[in-house]
Amino acid sequence: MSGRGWFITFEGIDGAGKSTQVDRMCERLRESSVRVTRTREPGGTPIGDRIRGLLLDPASSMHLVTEAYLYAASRAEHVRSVIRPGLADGALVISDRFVEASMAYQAEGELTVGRIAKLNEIALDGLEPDLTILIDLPVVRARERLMRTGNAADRLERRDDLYFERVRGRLLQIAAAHPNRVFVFDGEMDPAELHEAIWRQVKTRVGIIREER
Ligand SMILES: Nc1ncnc2c1ncn2[C@@H]1O[C@H](COP(=O)(O)OP(=O)(O)OP(=O)(O)O)[C@@H](O)[C@H]1O
Ligand SMILES: Cc1cn([C@H]2C[C@H](O)[C@@H](COP(=O)(O)O)O2)c(=O)[nH]c1=O
Repeated sequence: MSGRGWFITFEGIDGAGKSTQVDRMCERLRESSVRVTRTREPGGTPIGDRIRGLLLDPASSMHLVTEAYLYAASRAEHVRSVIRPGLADGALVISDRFVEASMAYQAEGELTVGRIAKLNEIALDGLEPDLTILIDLPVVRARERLMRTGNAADRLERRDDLYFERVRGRLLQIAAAHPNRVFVFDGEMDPAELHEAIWRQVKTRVGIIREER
């Protein structure tokens, strides 16, 4: 369990609709006078943003192991300089992606999910989200959405559909392994309806955590 605040993460393949839902959730919470710290991975800190630049630049060429360590390095800084201080201050910290993204995206080839978990142990320093919202969407639908934005694809988004099918599958496996913490939502829902469904889950979970503390 985190400090006095709550730590909520959003996960999903690229284009699933995470940022849209993080925006709505932060707005709703602020309207309800909840103090919110919004952040993201990779990034969320000055050094993390520089690492993000390296990771997403299509011109960067690196080994998968190097990539896994760079995500973990960004996370190490993020946990210590943003998330833990925010939680200690009683804020509700919302991160657009966290360690489950590494378990899903970096667990390829010699890097098993177990090895990615081990590699992230020191970065995480025992921190686990109180609640993870997984927005699930078929790869083809997510691709269509990203194409419609007209933005150039970053280094990760240039990977093929088979890679994203594996990432999606691993995210769903993570959810199945943590049924009390990770909740799956249908990314094909209308954004407003999806927000209402996630909002209900956040209220329930925060209520349960309050009783447990
Ligand atoms: N529920 C939805 N239905 C239809 N379109 C959506 C929905 N949610 C988001 N979109 C649109 O899909 C695109 C991608 O959404 P968004 O940026 O929220 O996804 P994301 O998961 O954060 O993507 P990335 O991982 O690449 O940052 C945007 O153009 C957004 O307006
Ligand atoms: C935290 C994290 C992220 N990724 C990937 C997932 C996305 O392709 C990019 C981040 O871009 P976004 O626009 O912020 O979604 O990075 C990853 O592979 N591993 C991770 O741990």
